[in-house]
Amino acid sequence: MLSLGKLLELTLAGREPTEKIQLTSGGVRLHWLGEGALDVTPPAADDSGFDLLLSAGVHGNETAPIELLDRLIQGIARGHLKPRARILFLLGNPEAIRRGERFVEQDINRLFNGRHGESSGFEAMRAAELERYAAAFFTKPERSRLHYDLHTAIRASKIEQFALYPYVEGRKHSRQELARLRAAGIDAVLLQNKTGITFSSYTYAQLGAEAFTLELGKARPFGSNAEVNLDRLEERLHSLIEGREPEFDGDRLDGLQLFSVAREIIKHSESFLLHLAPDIENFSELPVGYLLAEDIAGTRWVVEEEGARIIFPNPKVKNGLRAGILVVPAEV
Ligand SMILES: O=C(O)CCC(=O)N[C@@H](CCC(=O)O)C(=O)O
Ligand SMILES: [Zn+2]
Repeated sequence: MLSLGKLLELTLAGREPTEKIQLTSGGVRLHWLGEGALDVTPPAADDSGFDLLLSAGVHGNETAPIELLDRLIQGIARGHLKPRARILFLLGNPEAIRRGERFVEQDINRLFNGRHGESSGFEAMRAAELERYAAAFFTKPERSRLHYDLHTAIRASKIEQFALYPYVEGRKHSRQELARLRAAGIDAVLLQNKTGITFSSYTYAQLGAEAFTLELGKARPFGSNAEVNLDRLEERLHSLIEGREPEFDGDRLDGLQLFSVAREIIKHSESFLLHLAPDIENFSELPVGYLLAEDIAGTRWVVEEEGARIIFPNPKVKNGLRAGILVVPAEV
């Protein structure tokens, strides 16, 4: 296998490849751009006009998606997978991946869309670098642009695989993309209603890509991901990469559950108290009237919405950040 096919191995060892550019026997060009960043270009005659950004490891302990990208990259480097799409592979936070931790100093996925400029430290610099890689990749006009930022969650979930769809004022969420996600095995999509500070929010808002954060199961260490079934997503990615995606009907969402954000629970102080069991699952329902959280100065978060469910409850986030999202059923 070409040595650039070992992007994960190089990244885990903190090593640079000797040759930065390699060609597969099928004429596919692999270009190592920097730590955890690999650009893949098909031969011009094969190019399908599709630009696909696949990122994982934005949180260093979310290993199943990193292993998935590793399989794709190795498949391309061995010539088993024959790309007709341009692809940018990004391993988001190499130092956190090496340590097996969500982040080292601060959560990179809260540093996009301008936030890194208000911060310092290597994670802020890495967020800026990830933005530069993505911006340089998505420069070619009249091509399809898609970004999947792959994650796994801290806790188990009543809905195993789901996506978060970013928001920009005046831009419609695409039913075609929802149908594509359904075909990739995604069970639910959370439609955001304000522009966020995550990586997918950046590529959606600033680079005009269709972009999603994909939550694919529970976070576990490398080699312990047997319970995370990525078969349908992996098959769909193969077909996108090879330019042979089966037709799908954007009007048929085929049981895909849709939610919208009712409220983000923001932690304001160290007095923040979240009244949920530590092992509560994502998408657990909460009854109207339930006292969800309390914070400084008598702030109380009481559930008012029928059919509300909680995702990503986390009282340990830094002050000013999201400590959970209340979601409600939605339609498009
Ligand atoms: O399990 C959790 O509490 C967090 C899982 C996770 O990392 N989720 C992403 C979602 C990003 C988005 O809102 O698009 C995150 O929190 O960064
Ligand atoms: Zn994550």
